[in-house]
Order: sequence, then structure tokens, then C-alpha cells
Amino acid sequence: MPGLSGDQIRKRLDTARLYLCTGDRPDLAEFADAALAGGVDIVQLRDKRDDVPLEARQELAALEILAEACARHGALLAVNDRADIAAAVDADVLHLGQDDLPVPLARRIIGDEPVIGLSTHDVTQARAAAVEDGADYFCTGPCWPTPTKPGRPAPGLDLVRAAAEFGTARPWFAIGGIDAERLPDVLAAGASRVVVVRAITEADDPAAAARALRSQLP
Ligand SMILES: Cc1ncc(COP(=O)(O)OP(=O)(O)O)c(N)n1
Ligand SMILES: Cc1nc(C(=O)O)sc1CCOP(=O)(O)O
Ligand SMILES: [Mg+2]
Repeated sequence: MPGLSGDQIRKRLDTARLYLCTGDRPDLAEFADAALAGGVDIVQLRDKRDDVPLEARQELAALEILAEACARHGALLAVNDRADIAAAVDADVLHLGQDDLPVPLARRIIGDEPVIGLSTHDVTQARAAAVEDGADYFCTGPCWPTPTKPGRPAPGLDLVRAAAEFGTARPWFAIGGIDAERLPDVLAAGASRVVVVRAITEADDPAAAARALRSQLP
């Protein structure tokens, strides 16, 4: 099946509100189907148990499963960190952190079609991601300290408020410690898009958990 064009990917990114990062798991296909049915717009494979990334072959196998689920639901498939893997699987999205490959170098590897996202953790980084050429979207966080990213200091909702004040047209997402109970505070701080891990991956009913988040988003 041919992949989405760059224009199609950017249109879907514009309307995306709920972004899920998930590790590999034995029920990955069923889990992804449930989360996507609940309203997830973008799914990223992010498997860093004990901070150790997956071997490339394992990552490819898991991404093949997620690619099928995303295609079934019209969602975007995201690869974390690795431009080579994103290019190999024709991913829609490559997500980079501040210590990963710089955006222009990753762009050389993946070409013009996929979108690139960038993590930011303070106002200087967020402003750069909002105004400079390069990233197509950015994330601000963590909103709360989170065991999913141990040791990462949380700038909290102050960074969300600052990002909202930029008034950028570039899509941006709040991340870190967000669940259905905390989401109203994140929205009140000015975000309209969120990324979650545990709020869906640890839910007994991933579809219901995704719905509980999606129903609060604009
Ligand atoms: C959508 C999204 N936002 C932020 C991150 C975190 O990226 P990074 O800081 O590179 O940390 P790791 O996830 O690579 O451990 C993300 N992966 N996805
Ligand atoms: C992967 C990641 N990146 C963050 C950042 O601030 O860039 S916070 C985070 C973990 C988010 O997991 P949860 O929803 O379980 O708290
Ligand atoms: Mg990274």
C-alpha cells in the first residue's frame, strides 16, 4: 500500500489532538486497535525498558504491526529517535529529542515527506522549535515528573503557558504525567494537544482510556 503524501501527513498532523507512545507488548495489534478506536491520532513506538532501546529487528517487527493498525484507522505512525528506521518503514513521523540527531541531518535521511517532531524542556528550546525552520511540531514537558522518563526534571505547566503565549501556528503537544484527571489543568494552561504513555498503556480498557482523553480535547 502506498504511503501518505507529505501534504496528507501535514493535514492529519494539523488536526491531531491525542498522541500515544507505546512500547512493544505481546498484544500490540489488539492494544493499538483499541487505542486507535478510542480516538488516538498518532502512535509512536517508544520502547525503552530500563532505558535500553529495542534491537532494530524487534523494532521493525513492532512497527509493521503498528503500521497496519494505523492504516486501518487513518492514524499517523511515528518512529522515535532513529531516522534510519523511520526511512526504512516509510514512517509518517520521526520524533527527535534534544540529544538525538539534529533535525536537518535527520531530514537528509528521511526526505521531505515525513514530519519531524522535537522534544523541548525549557522556554528557550520551545521558542526555537516554534519559530525556527526545521521541526514540524514540538512537545513541551514533562508537565509532571513521570516514571516513564525517570530523572527528567519537570518544567511543569509553566512551560505549557509559555508555549501558548508564543501564539505559534506550528502544532505543539504537552507531555509528561498527563491523564484524564489532569487534562483539564493542561488545557487551562493553553495546550490543545497532548501526548500520553501510561494513561493508555496501563489502562485496563485502552479504548475507554483514549475516549476519556479525546472527549476533553478540542
Ligand atoms: C511525542 C514525543 N514527545 C517527547 C518524547 C521524548 O523524546 P526524548 O526527549 O528524545 O526522549 P525519549 O523518548 O527518546 O526517551 C517522545 N519520545 N515523543
Ligand atoms: C517520553 C517522555 N518524554 C517526555 C518529555 O518531557 O519530553 S515526558 C515522557 C514520558 C511521558 O509518559 P507518561 O505519559 O507515562 O507520563
Ligand atoms: Mg529521543
